[in-house]
Amino acid sequence: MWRRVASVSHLFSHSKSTKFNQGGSTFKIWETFTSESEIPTPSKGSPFITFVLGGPGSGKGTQCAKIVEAFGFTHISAGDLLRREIASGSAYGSVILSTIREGKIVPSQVTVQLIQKEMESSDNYKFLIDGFPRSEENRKAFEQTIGTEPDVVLFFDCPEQEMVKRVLNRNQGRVDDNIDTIKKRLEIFDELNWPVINYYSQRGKLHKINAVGTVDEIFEKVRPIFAPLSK
Ligand SMILES: Nc1ncnc2c1ncn2[C@@H]1O[C@H](COP(=O)(O)OP(=O)(O)OP(=O)(O)O)[C@@H](O)[C@H]1O
Ligand SMILES: O=c1ccn([C@@H]2O[C@H](COP(=O)(O)O)[C@@H](O)[C@H]2O)c(=O)[nH]1
Ligand SMILES: [Mg+2]
Repeated sequence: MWRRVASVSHLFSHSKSTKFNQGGSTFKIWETFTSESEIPTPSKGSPFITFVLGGPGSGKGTQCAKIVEAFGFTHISAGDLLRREIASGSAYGSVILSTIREGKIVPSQVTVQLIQKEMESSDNYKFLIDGFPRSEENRKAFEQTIGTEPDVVLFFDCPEQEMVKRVLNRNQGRVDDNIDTIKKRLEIFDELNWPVINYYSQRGKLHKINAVGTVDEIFEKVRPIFAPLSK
């Protein structure tokens, strides 16, 4: 198991906060403006973990592919791991499939175990964990099992209308890419993901990225966050 060697909470000093209301509660999101000097140097002895958050269709997977190419991260999509589990005919397969169809969240124990296995079987130490944690329960289960917090949290902020349009046009044969499941996924995202986003914002780890624009335009907002990391 890896051990944390350095805190990165000092890395996000150039930031401004925005207040907004969600589900009757007031949240404060930190918008960070990182420069090269603010990025930690990852150590091969300890994992450098980035959580990639955002609603369905906000472009997490698309941007992860660009980050992998530019900065040599290993991309771990929690959704892909669950879909792989279904395809493998595992004992959990049918319950995972019905959970995904309903747009709900698979028990943390299952997802964290899959992520842990993937991390431990990798030679890399730089990880993008995409689409996880989706709830406070997910977050706590990860931190307890893996024994560490993420170094960086990206949040792709995208209007609902745009997310729905993208998902309906995705055309990858996903069982959850239909209007009924998308509505449920958006509801679950609103209810359970905002507390996670708020938590990491308060920890000074959140980078909120406006996810409207072309893929390349959005990546140009992501690039400076990782620029000091070598590939
Ligand atoms: N900036 C963009 N502009 C237009 N379309 C985009 C953009 N980024 C991604 N897309 C397209 O939108 C769809 C959803 O993108 P992607 O799969 O990356 O989202 P996601 O956040 O991973 O979604 P999910 O949570 O459902 O897995 C894909 O078809 C992708 O090609
Ligand atoms: O941590 C996770 C990640 C995903 N799920 C379930 O999978 C689908 C699809 O996830 P994507 O990130 O969009 O690929 C999601 O709606 C959940 O049902 C999960 O339960 N836990
Ligand atoms: Mg995805």
